[in-house]
Amino acid sequence: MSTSPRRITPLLAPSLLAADFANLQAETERLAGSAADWLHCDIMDGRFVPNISFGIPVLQAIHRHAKQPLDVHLMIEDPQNYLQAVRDAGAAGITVHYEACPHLHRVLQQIKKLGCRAGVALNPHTPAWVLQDIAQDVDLVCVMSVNPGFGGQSFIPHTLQKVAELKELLTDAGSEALIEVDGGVNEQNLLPLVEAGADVLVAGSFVFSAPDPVATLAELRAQLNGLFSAAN
Ligand SMILES: O=C(CO)[C@@H](O)[C@H](O)COP(=O)(O)O
Repeated sequence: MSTSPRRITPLLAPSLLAADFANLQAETERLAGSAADWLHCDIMDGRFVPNISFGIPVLQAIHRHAKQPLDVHLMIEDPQNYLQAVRDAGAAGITVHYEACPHLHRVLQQIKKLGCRAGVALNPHTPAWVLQDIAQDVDLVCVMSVNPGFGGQSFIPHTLQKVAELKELLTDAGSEALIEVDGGVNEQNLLPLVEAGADVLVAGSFVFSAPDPVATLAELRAQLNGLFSAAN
């Protein structure tokens, strides 16, 4: 088993899926000075996942008020048809699903050509090893720690092991891809996930259902800083 030093302080990416959709400008603006590094935006089509969230016009609107880069997670079929529009709406990173892309290599190249960080997401039942032959071509792997489609679900414990396996696979392949964990992330599982290899933590309901989301993000950041400074 290979090990590699942690490359970055882990990033926090609150998921706007759990924000108040009737007040997205205010929700986005109040995160401006917060500990959020990226804003995670979930686009769902009601086909790849059994839910519909929002699409390109809402993404554009979020982008107009956002101070942080938009990390866009496409839970849609045929994502290749929407990459240009998603980039033009303000995405800094675009993540597509492994399960939705029979031509994943091509799609990742298309995302990079648009100047975006190219990510691939794995559903909970999809093993890490499927990325063996594409590890060099991906900038980020999003490990779904809930079944995609809904916020507020419980973290699937097996994900922790998958993050560790993925970390080993990427390290062995010489890949610099970030590992993102998405779903059910909270103050209990944050540090174990980082210790297993997570670089980006997406948290929706834990942040937005808190009385003060900005303070909650600051608490998560303090936890991460504590772990990181203890390790260095
Ligand atoms: O992609 C998804 C759900 O499909 C996630 O981004 C969730 O929105 C995370 O929310 P919580 O599980 O933290 O509520």
